[in-house]
Amino acid sequence: MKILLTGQSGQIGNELAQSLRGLGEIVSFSRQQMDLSDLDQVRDTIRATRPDLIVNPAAYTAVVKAENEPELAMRINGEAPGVIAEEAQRLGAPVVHYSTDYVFDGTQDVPYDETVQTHPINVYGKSKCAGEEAIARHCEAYWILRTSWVYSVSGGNFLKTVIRLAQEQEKFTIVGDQFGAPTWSKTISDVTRRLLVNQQTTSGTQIDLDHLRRTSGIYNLTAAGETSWHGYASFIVERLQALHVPVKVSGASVITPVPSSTYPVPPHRPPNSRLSGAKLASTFGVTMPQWQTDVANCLDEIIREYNLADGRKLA
Ligand SMILES: NC(=O)C1=CN([C@@H]2O[C@H](COP(=O)(O)OP(=O)(O)OC[C@H]3O[C@@H](n4cnc5c(N)ncnc54)[C@H](OP(=O)(O)O)[C@@H]3O)[C@@H](O)[C@H]2O)C=CC1
Ligand SMILES: Cc1cn([C@H]2C[C@H](O)[C@@H](COP(=O)(O)OP(=O)(O)O[C@H]3O[C@@H](C)C(=O)[C@@H](O)[C@H]3O)O2)c(=O)[nH]c1=O
Ligand SMILES: [Mg+2]
Repeated sequence: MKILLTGQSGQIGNELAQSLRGLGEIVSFSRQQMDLSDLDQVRDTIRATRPDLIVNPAAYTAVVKAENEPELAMRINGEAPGVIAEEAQRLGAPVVHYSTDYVFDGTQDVPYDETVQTHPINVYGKSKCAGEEAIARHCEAYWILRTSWVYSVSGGNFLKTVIRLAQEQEKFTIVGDQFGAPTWSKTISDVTRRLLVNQQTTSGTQIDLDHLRRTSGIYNLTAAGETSWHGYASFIVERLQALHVPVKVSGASVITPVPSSTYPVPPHRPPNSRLSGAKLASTFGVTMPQWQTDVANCLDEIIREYNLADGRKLA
């Protein structure tokens, strides 16, 4: 089983490289080796590699920057997945692709399930939406796994930004009117492995491609529960304080919730980013952990990894 993996330096790709170990020969391509903005290179690399399965967590994820580079974001997130899907189809290889809550406008009151029509409101969301459509159009066997608010020990993310703010400032404000579920890249990759081996536990070591073919489609894959960015930031600061990690903020109440309309940086983001986990549970029997459980566990790892309890600053 040859698995072509993209984006290994990213939050999800980095964890996938570990989670997928033992399931086959992992052929990992960095941006330098297979640049998703170079569609010919993508095609040639897949043809030369002839994988049995393609796992594609690589993407243009800089939401703010994307507003000024719409063509590049569209090529990487919208067009490259189409080329990947075309080549996968030629080889008979299924595709595992990752997508986002930002394919929606977030105006719906309840969590989004996989049947709701997409309606992105920013460049990143539009490009990811195009990628979803390209995958579904060009290959028969795929999982598009939609996740949200991803964080990890490595890589840049909101969790680590909040730790830095807590270490450097006595008080700060965080947007309080956007709701979703922070999701740990480690959980995303562990669940991906579980789905691939078609077992409720992670003990299997054989990928079941026919199972993937039978269950081809879009699945939401986010932590259980919901919060706002402000609720998420407050939880992080409370944990840091409870664990006696030195911080400048003196209490969670010093983080003030503010409306997104006051946040100075475009673009608009969806107010409701909540994705229903019902289809994932009913199809695969997978129940996702509560977001608080995973954030607490990841925070423990970050504190250890960066010696934050000793008063070190997060680099
Ligand atoms: N981060 C989040 O909050 C969320 C992410 N997602 C989706 O999950 C997936 C993984 O996200 P995440 O791990 O957080 O992303 P990261 O930003 O952490 O990693 C992105 C990866 O893509 C690679 N990459 C970027 N541009 C190119 C390119 N032109 N050619 C090849 N590789 C490239 C990066 O390589 P390099 O290191 O060289 O830049 C990096 O390995 C993406 O599809 C994203 O849209 C979904 C919901 C939320
Ligand atoms: C850093 C920061 C953010 N915010 C707000 C802005 C925004 O509404 C929210 C989150 O900020 P971020 O910059 O992390 O948001 P953003 O980069 O838009 O996060 C998104 O990334 C892409 C890749 C996804 O797919 C989404 O699921 C989501 O995780 O918090 C503050 O209020 N204060 C701050 O200091
Ligand atoms: Mg961001």
